Amino acid sequence: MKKVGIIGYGTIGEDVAQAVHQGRAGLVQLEAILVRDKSKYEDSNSTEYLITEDEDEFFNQNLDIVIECAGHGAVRKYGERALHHGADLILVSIGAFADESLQKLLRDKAEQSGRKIIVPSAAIGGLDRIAAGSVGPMEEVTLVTRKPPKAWYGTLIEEQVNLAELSEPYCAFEGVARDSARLFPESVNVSAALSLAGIGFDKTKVKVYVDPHISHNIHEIEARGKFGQIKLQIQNTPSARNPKTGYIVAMSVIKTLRDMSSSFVIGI
Ligand SMILES: NC(=O)C1=CN([C@@H]2O[C@H](COP(=O)(O)OP(=O)(O)OC[C@H]3O[C@@H](n4cnc5c(N)ncnc54)[C@H](OP(=O)(O)O)[C@@H]3O)[C@@H](O)[C@H]2O)C=CC1
Ligand SMILES: O=C([O-])CC(=O)C(=O)O
Repeated sequence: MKKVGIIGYGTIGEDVAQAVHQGRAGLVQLEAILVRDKSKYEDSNSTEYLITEDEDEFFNQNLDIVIECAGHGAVRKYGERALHHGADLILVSIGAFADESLQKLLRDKAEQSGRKIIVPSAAIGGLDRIAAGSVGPMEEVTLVTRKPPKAWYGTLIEEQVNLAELSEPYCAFEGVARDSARLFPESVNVSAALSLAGIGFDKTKVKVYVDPHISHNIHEIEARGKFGQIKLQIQNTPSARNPKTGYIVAMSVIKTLRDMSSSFVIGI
């Protein structure tokens, strides 16, 4: 059994922790969850695994896999340490890799320590095809992300527009993924995953909309290259706990964990 540690016990972290604890994530065992404020989780059934605010205690558990479900700051703060302690590192807040120096630091560290950084598809799809297509020349990759107004509270869009009174779709961003990943650290990590699979942060074109007419988080991907073309629309059901995040994100991490301990892997 591989020992798993989770950083962040929010929307994604809790769903992943439950699946691991209940044996729904393959041959892995939940050892520890690193949180910022342990008092929030005093009611949790934590007798079989550790919930700690103490990063030394967390990293001393001999973890085989560390899953980051906590945001860009946590990738910066703990990514190197997870790899240093000999764990493979699953990142959901992959938008942090728009910072090239952080990306290089962690990729070099993974190389030196013989561990892997693994980026699940998370909220997006088609990364298998985009990554395969980018082996040959890839001409263009675009992403259009649309979410309902409730998904944009707490982001910079709240300062641009009155979300409560919006009656038509509003284009809040048009540019490249390097900027969308940085400007929307909790909401457009998908643009980073797409960039890393395809033609990079500075060539991947992104538009971001607030759309009062939709109830799902919608991502539309188009790519063209020697491989052919892809046009893909993804509609994620927003989680009840955090409308920025779809349920599929935790499901994708669970699928990744299953792959890591299975002799049969499909869809990578
Ligand atoms: N790749 C993708 O497609 C997607 C990526 N994401 C990424 O995943 C992140 C988490 O999403 P989600 O679970 O919905 O967010 P939530 O806000 O529901 O949960 C985040 C949790 O992380 C905790 N946290 C934050 N910083 C730290 C830290 N330094 N150490 C320990 N815990 C920490 C928070 O704790 P506290 O309660 O103390 O604030 C909170 O409990 C997002 O910020 C986003 O970057 C999300 C969706 C899709
Ligand atoms: O990419 C993200 O950070 C979140 C997202 O779009 C989603 O859950 O649909």
